[in-house]
Amino acid sequence: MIEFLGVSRSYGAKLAVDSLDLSIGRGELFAMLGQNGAGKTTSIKMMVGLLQPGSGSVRIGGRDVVAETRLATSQIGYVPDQPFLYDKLSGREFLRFVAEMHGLSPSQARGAVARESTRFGLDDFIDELTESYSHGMKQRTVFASALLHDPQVLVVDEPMVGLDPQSIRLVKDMLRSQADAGAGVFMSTHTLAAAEEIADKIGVMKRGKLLFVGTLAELRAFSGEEHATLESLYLSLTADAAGAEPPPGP
Ligand SMILES: Nc1ncnc2c1ncn2[C@@H]1O[C@H](COP(=O)(O)OP(=O)(O)OP(=O)(O)O)[C@@H](O)[C@H]1O
Repeated sequence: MIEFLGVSRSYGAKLAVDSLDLSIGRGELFAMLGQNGAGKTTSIKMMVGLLQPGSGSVRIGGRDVVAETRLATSQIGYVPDQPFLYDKLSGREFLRFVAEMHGLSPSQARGAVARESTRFGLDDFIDELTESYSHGMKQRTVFASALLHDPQVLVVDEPMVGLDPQSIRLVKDMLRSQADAGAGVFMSTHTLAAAEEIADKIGVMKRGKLLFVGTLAELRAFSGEEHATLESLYLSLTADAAGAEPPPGP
């Protein structure tokens, strides 16, 4: 469903993603881990068509995101790390707007909004202006908006940040059920316990490079630590004396 083929991307002289090869299939929940600045969000932005690769290509359902942007990205539901809503719309108005942008008819849009509102527990506040929502209420509304068109691929950047335990449970169950229903799910996260609990496959990035990709069992075998937690495996894989960024040059 999602393929990165030799993808690199720089910002000026800074190489943010370096020769990324990665494939996520139908029904697979993939968690990308990595320190701050590792290149996770840059990879996501190339997947959803917000940034172009400097070299290589990203394909969604076999469609190239640059050459066939509309066909590729219409298959995606995207939840960015900073939820964005229009303050002066109610949750329902915002969701209807997004549904119609995806080409749903007014009656399909009404049905999809009702379905996702119930799923994400929005019914009590969906007719209030979104400017009055808490962070968690906004995040749940954005999740609902990403699923209105029943996407084949779900891309979520840091989905658990700032959510209460009930909402975290809801989001984890939703990500798992999307994958179980056949979607390809890409999640970037620092929440290692959530990745350990729900992901089928884990990737670890560092300074733009994918250091490892595979199941938790494969990561344990790779590291030679049969009973280790994901946290200890991750910390030893990404450890270096200098921390996340190399020291500045002379
Ligand atoms: N718009 C930009 N302009 C210049 N450099 C950028 C820009 N966006 C990201 N970078 C740099 O690219 C590298 C990768 O950043 P990216 O946001 O992809 O990392 P990340 O893994 O998502 O980090 P975090 O976990 O902190 O969200 C970092 O060194 C960052 O400073």
